[in-house]
Amino acid sequence: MRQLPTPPQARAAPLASHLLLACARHGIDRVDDGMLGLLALRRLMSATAGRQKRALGRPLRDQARESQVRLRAHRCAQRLHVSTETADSLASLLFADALRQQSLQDAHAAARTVRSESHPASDAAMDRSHALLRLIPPPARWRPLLRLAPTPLRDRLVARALSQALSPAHIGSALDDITGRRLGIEIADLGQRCVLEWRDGHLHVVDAPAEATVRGTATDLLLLAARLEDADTLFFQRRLVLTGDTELGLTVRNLLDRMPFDAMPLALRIVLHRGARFARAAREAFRA
Ligand SMILES: O=C(O)C(=O)C[C@]1(C(=O)O)C=C[C@@H](O)C=C1
Repeated sequence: MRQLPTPPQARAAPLASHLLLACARHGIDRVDDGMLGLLALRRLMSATAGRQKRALGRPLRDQARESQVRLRAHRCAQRLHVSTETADSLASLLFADALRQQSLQDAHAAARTVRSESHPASDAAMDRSHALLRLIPPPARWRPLLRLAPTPLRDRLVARALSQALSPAHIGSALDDITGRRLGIEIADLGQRCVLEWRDGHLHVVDAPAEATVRGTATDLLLLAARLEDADTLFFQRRLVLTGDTELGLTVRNLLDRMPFDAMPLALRIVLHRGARFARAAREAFRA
């Protein structure tokens, strides 16, 4: 069969289609990330529901509640023009996931009961906190939710926390040597980054390229800020990575090292310490 010549608009169409397909897929990926973030939140809540049902002596499966959830899902699906069968399948998937998670909790609780007969009470308490910590999703899973937070709000919060921690009243003129220099902080697992500049005796979050950047996970950066890990160990173990102007990075590290931790307000030190220890315990429990 002889091929007909391709009209010009048909030749232009594939490029537009390729672009639109790529854009649509990019959007789909973002939405999928968001849905998984929401699933992680739902699991936290269904874990609580599971524990309370156990405490009340109720069975894990609650068909009356499932019917209510399905009904709500149907109504919501109709409003959003999503097929009710799809909403129904999604509900079944969510119940199955919640029940699987709750049965696992049950199995752990049973194992603890057996062990507590031969172990001291402190072991049981440790097991319990370990199991709870395991339910906390690691920072990377919070990433899609954090992306929903507007950047100006995040920058304002970062700037306020840092100016509390590093106000001239507490640190004197220690950072004056790096006035006007820009240091980037990248929290790899949360997908967050910001550029800081020391100016007029305060730290500012600026919208400009960084001269040097320190990259690490949320937990490691928190451990560093709380002085529960030192920068040398973290750099040596490649848990912190410095890029760009290494000299600036090392100057900042030395300045922060020399700054006494108790120069920070007490409340902030307590929050940092507790937060860092909690994040480290959650990371260890999750890896175990
Ligand atoms: O509400 C509860 O009791 C839950 O455990 C949550 C949930 C759900 O995923 O929505 C899970 C299992 C039950 O059968 C009913 C509902």
